[in-house]
Amino acid sequence: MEYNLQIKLIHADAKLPYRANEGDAGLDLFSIEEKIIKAGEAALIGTGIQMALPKGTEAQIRPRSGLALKHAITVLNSPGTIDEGYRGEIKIILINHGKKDFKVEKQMRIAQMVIAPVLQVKLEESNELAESVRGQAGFGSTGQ
Ligand SMILES: O=c1ccn([C@H]2C[C@H](O)[C@@H](COP(=O)(O)OP(=O)(O)OP(=O)(O)O)O2)c(=O)[nH]1
Ligand SMILES: [Mg+2]
Repeated sequence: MEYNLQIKLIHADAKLPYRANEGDAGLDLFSIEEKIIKAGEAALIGTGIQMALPKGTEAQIRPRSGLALKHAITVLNSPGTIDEGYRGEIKIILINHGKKDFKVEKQMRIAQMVIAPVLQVKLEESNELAESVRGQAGFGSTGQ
C-alpha cells in the first residue's frame, strides 16, 4: 500500500527528499546550509523541509554509509526520531568522528530517512508479567 507523505519546502535552497532507486528504503535529505564540522565536533544542519507523516508512522533519520566510510560523518542520535505530529523543520545532528574537518555543502545529501510503522500501545501497569522462556537473562547470557 502506498501512503502520501506531505512535504513543505520552507527555504529557497530546500529540495524534496530523494529516492535514488525505486524501492529504496531510504530517502536522502539535503542540507540547506554550508557549514564546517570540525574533527570531533557535532552540528545541527537544517534541511528546509517540514512534513506531515502518514498516520501511524514515524520517520527514522539514519546516516549515509558513504559519508560514514569516506569521511567518518554520521548521525549523532541515530536513528533520529521524527514524530508523526511534528511540523517543525527536519534538522540533522551530524557528528564528525574523523581526524579532519568536514565541509557540509548546500544541497549535499547528508542523511536518509526511512518511514516506518509505529505500534500504538495502551499502557497497562501490572505486577505480574506474562511468562517467557528467556525470563530475566540477558547481556551475554547465551554466550558468544
Ligand atoms: O534528528 C532529529 C530528531 C528529532 N527531530 C525533531 C522531530 C521530533 O519529533 C522532535 C523531537 O525529537 P525527540 O523526541 O528525539 O527529542 P526530545 O529531546 O525528546 O524533544 P521533545 O521533548 O521535543 O520530544 O524533533 C529532528 O528534526 N531531527
Ligand atoms: Mg521526545
